[in-house]
Amino acid sequence: MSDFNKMEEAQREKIRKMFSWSSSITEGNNINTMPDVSPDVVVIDPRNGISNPGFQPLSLLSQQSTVCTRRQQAVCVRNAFKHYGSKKKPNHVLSNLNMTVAKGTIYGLLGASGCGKTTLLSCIVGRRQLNTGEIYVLGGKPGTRGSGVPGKRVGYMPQEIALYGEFSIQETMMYFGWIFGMHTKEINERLQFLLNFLDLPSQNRLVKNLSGGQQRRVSFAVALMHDPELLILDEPTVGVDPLLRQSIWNHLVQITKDGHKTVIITTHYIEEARQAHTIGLMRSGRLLAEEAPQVLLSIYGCQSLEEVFLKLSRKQQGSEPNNLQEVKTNNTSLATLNWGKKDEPVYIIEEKGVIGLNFYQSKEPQLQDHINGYCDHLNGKLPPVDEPVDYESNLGSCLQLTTVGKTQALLQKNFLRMWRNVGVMLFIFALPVMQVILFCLAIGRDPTGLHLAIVNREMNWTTMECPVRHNCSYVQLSCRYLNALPKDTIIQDYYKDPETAIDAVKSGDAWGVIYFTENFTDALVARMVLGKDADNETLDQSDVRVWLDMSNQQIGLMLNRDLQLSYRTFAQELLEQCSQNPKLADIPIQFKEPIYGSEDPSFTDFVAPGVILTIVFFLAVALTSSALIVERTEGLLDRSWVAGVTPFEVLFSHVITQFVVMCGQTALVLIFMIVVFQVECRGDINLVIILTILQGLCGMCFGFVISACCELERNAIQLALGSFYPTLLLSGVIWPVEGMPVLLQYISSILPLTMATTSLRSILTRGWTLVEPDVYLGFISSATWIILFLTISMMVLKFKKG
Ligand SMILES: Nc1ncnc2c1ncn2[C@@H]1O[C@H](COP(=O)(O)OP(=O)(O)OP(=O)(O)O)[C@@H](O)[C@H]1O
Repeated sequence: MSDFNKMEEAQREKIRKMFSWSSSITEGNNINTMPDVSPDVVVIDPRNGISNPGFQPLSLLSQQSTVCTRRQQAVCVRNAFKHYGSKKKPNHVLSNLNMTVAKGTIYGLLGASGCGKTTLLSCIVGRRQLNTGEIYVLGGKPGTRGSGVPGKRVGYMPQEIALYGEFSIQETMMYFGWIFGMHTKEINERLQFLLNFLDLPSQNRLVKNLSGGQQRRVSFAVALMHDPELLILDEPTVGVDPLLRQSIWNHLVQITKDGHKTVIITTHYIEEARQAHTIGLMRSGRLLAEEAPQVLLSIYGCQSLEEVFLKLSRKQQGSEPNNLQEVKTNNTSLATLNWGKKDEPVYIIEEKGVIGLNFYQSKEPQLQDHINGYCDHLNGKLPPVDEPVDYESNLGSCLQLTTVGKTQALLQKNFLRMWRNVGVMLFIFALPVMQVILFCLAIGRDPTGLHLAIVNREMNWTTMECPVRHNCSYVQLSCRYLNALPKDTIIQDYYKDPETAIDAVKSGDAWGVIYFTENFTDALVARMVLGKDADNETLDQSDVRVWLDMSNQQIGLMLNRDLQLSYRTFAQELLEQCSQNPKLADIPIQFKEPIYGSEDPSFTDFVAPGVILTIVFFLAVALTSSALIVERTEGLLDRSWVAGVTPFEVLFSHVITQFVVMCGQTALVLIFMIVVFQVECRGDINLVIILTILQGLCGMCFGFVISACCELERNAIQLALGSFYPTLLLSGVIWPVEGMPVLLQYISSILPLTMATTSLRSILTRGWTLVEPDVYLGFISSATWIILFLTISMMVLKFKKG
């Protein structure tokens, strides 16, 4: 045995003598009488580690560890394992950790950075779940129905500020106060106390304008706000001056005095933890020791807790086995005594896995000062673990989806956020208007100013004369035809020969060439007179020869259409002047008045329904896709979960807020499309409004899915942008679905925008009503997608919350 171990063993022996009443427990004796406290034996009061000859420990009763006794503690963690990362490459953070926090005590959780303190605390408050092991908090398992955890039984101050910078101190307090179900008056009173106590600046100051230390104090104030039973503070004294730090500790000591409040606190200032009733020294995911500070100092003969920690760490390093799970030493922590309450049974709990202090007993005795303890009262029957019998919850609140306070808090938060970003809000409303204006001005109009190279051999090239006659004259008809071409669309450039004209097209100076032979007029007249007897040469000479640049389909097709329509106009006019039937100029297909739409349909009419829905859908996606991420990165979402807000409530509040914004956007889009730019609307405008709003909701819910799935804002933006083009291309917005391969048509039909676009198009251009399948399918598809997206985002949020 090394000198160090010998010294340590001697120390332990000494302590064992000090706690002679305790050592009798280790032998497994039932002790029904108080142990004698001889005057020459120093008795240390484990509440404060101070020598206290008058201290009377309670009667002891040996008892096996039970769920019942664990639930008696404020917090009880047993055999906790937690890893991050995949199962193949796990990062073990908690390894067989046991922890017991007695009610009415301050528990200082100490350990080096990265040893797993925050992880442990987040499991305790129900933010994360253990991979294996058990946690009882205030008698229930965190996250189970009626446990009150997460919820108002716990006050949690996370390591990061986790507050919304745009809120004032008062608004921050109101937000959390309402969530905890407090009345406004009550919140204001508490706020005044906390402002004074924590030496905070004016309640109207915005959190983002406070110093780091002040922000931490506001964060601390939030945890204290509702005076919770269990206060969990992750490094509350960082960035706080020594005076205030001491007053925080004084306050913690004060609130735990009557035994009704419990505090778990982590700190990097190890020495300040001397004021705690119990200290848990944590290293590499487990507790090296869990004792009253003075007891630790005595056992290890150290002057400071830091020294104790170093000793224990060295010892752990020396005995570190490869497999952490194999080390299971048994000991009992005196710190688990419930010193605060004299009327209640007190337990010493069997501690497996607390290493370093292994000289205590292996059984779990119960110190009991009255017979009808909690467990006896239940006649040995334990209430179901997941549904504690006690606590504020009742069936009513379990069935309740939300509370007025939470709804008020969440809605106020969302609207305030918007209000505080007026610039962004204006942009949010200006954007759809801008998009509609740009769409109506830029899409669907006929191109103008297109150059055509004309080679007219009938024309006098020297004088450049090409007279147009408006009577029944068969002279230079080519000039008459050229005159019939639309002036705004086509600009006529004259060339001497076809070769130079074609070169102009090749060099991009013209969109096509029109060529007339020198006897075009005679051949054309002969063609009309001879009819079926016209020879090939006559037919050939009478043709208007055209070479087009078809590289641009839209311009090529439009020129093609204009050249043919202009010929029709020219021929009809000539026949009319010559007292002939102008119908002779028509091809023998008669287009009657269209059943739906106009004789001259525009591309705008085809695209407009899809564009309306796309604008509303993707604006909603943009609005919501980062909403949850921003809250999550700020830490506000995590803090709200711990305060008892549910994914449903968060989503519900965002749906309401975004819905209001979206209604405004929808109104603007429809007003500009239909009223200002006169996009045809033959159907019921109410159906148009409802369908557009449904699509907005659908986009919003899709945004929630993105927001719930993505950790980073940039990933959300990438996903939202990435989904834009496939949806636009596949939804029949810019090209008919019928033009797609069959498989793609099936895929297209299930996308959120496809049926809705068809439906809106049918309402706008055909004036159809809900009885038509094309119309009602759009509504059904939109509603189905909304439900689906909402369900997915709720599930993802719940999963992530766990
Ligand atoms: N979400 C996470 N995903 C993956 N690993 C994580 C995650 N959170 C924490 N860890 C890792 O778990 C380990 C313990 O982290 P934890 O934050 O619990 O330590 P800590 O003791 O609170 O540290 P500190 O005192 O610096 O706050 C660290 O190695 C950390 O990198």
